[in-house]
Amino acid sequence: MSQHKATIIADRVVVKVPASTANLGPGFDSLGMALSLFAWVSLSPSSATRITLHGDNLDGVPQDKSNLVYEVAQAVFERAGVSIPELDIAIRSDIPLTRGLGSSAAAIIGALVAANALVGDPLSKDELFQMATALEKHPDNVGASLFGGIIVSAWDGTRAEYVRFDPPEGMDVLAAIPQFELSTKKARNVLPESLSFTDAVFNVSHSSLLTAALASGRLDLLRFAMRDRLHQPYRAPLIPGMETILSEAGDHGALAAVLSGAGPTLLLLTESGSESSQELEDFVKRTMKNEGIDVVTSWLAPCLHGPQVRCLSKQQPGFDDAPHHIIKAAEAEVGA
Ligand SMILES: Nc1ncnc2c1ncn2[C@@H]1O[C@H](COP(=O)(O)OP(=O)(O)O)[C@@H](O)[C@H]1O
Ligand SMILES: N[C@@H](CCOP(=O)(O)O)C(=O)O
Repeated sequence: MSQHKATIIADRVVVKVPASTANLGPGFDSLGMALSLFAWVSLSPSSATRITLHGDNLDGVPQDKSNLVYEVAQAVFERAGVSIPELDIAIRSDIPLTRGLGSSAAAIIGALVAANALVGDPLSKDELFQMATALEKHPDNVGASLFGGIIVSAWDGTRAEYVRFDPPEGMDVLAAIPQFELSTKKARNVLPESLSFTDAVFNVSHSSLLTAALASGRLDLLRFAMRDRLHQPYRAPLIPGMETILSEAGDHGALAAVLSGAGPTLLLLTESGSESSQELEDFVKRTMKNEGIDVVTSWLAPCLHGPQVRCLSKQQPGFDDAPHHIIKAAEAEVGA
């Protein structure tokens, strides 16, 4: 922890955090990318804890002190040596929960960054990354939400290291989000305890090739390099239509198709402005419909930046607004 004393420096802090997609196929628990889909977390010191949830995605999220955002914020205060036991928390998430788009990682990063900013940023970004990895266990998700762009990470159970780079230009992402929940825990429970040496070599080589292809803009290699034998084959039975979509998306204009995180969302990467984007979307919807699965499709882009932070005093206009409105107003001010 840096040496300056932690003290409350704002009446309210609002943070906007990008979603993430983990694994990118063969890079299990290692490769991640931030996406242009967001969650917002707001924290204010208060006389009694109150948790307000905005939007349609947070049904069932606890509104007492067992809330993830409250718990993570307290972990920051404890480490910083300050006491703020009661918090007014507001959360909005456009990231659907338990769909493989890193909603829990975004909530953890939002809480870490907001709590740290509220007490004058005593913890370094690396300390936040280490805390987030220890909490979420997936440095690829939390790294992408914290740093934006593409993250290559490794965690040995004690320390996580990462390298971040910008995603290749000219890549769009079609997210096919099945309308059922699949918890990460359930999708990890179907994984085998051991793998053959051949499959291990397959994944190491494909993950390395994929990293180099993404770093050097070789979009033509994505379809080959994004193949995986470590988790996708075992998870496919949980997601009707996945096998067909992964094997045939290339014939409908996709550069490549992968399971996003632990699923059930599938990501189809395309060249920006591709003429076959409508055909691809129709193919995904048709395939899922044939399996009796409702799916929502959404065109996203890689997100280049990590959290945006806004510190407010009670006197500022809009102080009581919902968190997404506060950041939207700040973005409008700077013309973002
Ligand atoms: N904004 C939030 N506030 C509190 N808890 C959250 C929030 N977002 C996600 N979570 C928690 O994370 C869980 C989803 O995590 P997980 O199963 O790993 O799926 P995902 O792929 O969406 O990260 C939710 O069921 C909820 O308990
Ligand atoms: N590497 C993890 C990623 C889980 O990501 P999520 O977005 O589904 O929570 C895994 O594949 O289990």
